[in-house]
Amino acid sequence: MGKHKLENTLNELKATGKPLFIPYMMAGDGGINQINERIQFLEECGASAIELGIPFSDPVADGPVIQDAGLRALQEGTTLKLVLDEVRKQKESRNIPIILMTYINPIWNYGYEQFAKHCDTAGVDGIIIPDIPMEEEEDIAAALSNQSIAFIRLAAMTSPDERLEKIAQDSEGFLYAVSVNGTTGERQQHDKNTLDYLKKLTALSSVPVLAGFGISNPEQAKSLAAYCDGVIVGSKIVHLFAEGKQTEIKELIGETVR
Ligand SMILES: O=P(O)(O)OC[C@@H](O)[C@@H](O)c1c[nH]c2ccccc12
Repeated sequence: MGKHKLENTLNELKATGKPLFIPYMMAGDGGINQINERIQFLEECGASAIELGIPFSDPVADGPVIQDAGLRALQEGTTLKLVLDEVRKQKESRNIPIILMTYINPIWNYGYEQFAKHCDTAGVDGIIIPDIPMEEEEDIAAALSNQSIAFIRLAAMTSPDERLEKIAQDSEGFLYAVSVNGTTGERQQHDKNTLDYLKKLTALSSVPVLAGFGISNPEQAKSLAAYCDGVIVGSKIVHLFAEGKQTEIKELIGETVR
C-alpha cells in the first residue's frame, strides 16, 4: 500500500487494465453552483479522479481556453475559500478523488497550514502547484504532509534525467508527465520523443504516471496511455462544458477508459 489514499485508489483502478482518465475542470466556470454538479457528472462518466482548477489572475502555464475559463470563474466571484467550502459540502456523497490545481500565490495568501487543514476537511486528496520550483517547496510540502494530502509533482520534457529521477521519486499520488513543451491546450499530435519520455518516467516512478497537455480525443489518449498509466484532459473538457456538450464529454471519457 502506498502512503496516500489517492495513490491506492489509482492503483486499484490501474489493476483493471484500463487507462486512467483525469479530467480537468475550472472551478466556478458556469457559476459556483456548477462545481459540485460537474464533479458528480464527471464521476458518473467514469473519470478516475478530478483535477479542479482554482482560477488565478496570472496563470502562466495556461493556454487560451483555460485562461478564458479562469476569467469567467473570477467574474463569478470564485475564490479558493469558496471552492473549498463547496467541495466540503459534497464530501460524504462523493467517491471520486479530488485534486486541486492552484498556483502558489493563492495558497500563500490563505496560509499554508490553514490551506492544508481546510483541504483535509473538504476531502481534497491531492494538490498540483505548477509554479513552485523544487528548491522552494519545502514549507508547502511539510504542511501537506501533516494532513496526508498527496503533493503531485510535474515532470517536464526539458528536464535533465537527474532532475526527472528526483521528481519521479518525490511525487505523491501520481506523477504528472507534462507531454508537450509549452502551455495547456489541444494539439494535433505529440512528438515521437514523448513516448520515450513517458516510458522513462514510468520506469523511474513508483506512483502511477499520467500524461497531460495537448490531449483531446480517445485515439490520442490511448496511444499515450500505452506508455504510461493514463491521461489528463483539460482544455477539451473545459471547452465542451462551456458549450453545454456534456454528451461529448461522456463519450470522450467512456471511449478512453473502455
Ligand atoms: O489543457 P490540456 O492541454 O488538456 O492540459 C491539461 C491541463 O489543462 C490541466 O492539467 C491544467 C490546467 N492548468 C494547468 C497548469 C499547469 C499544469 C496543468 C494544468
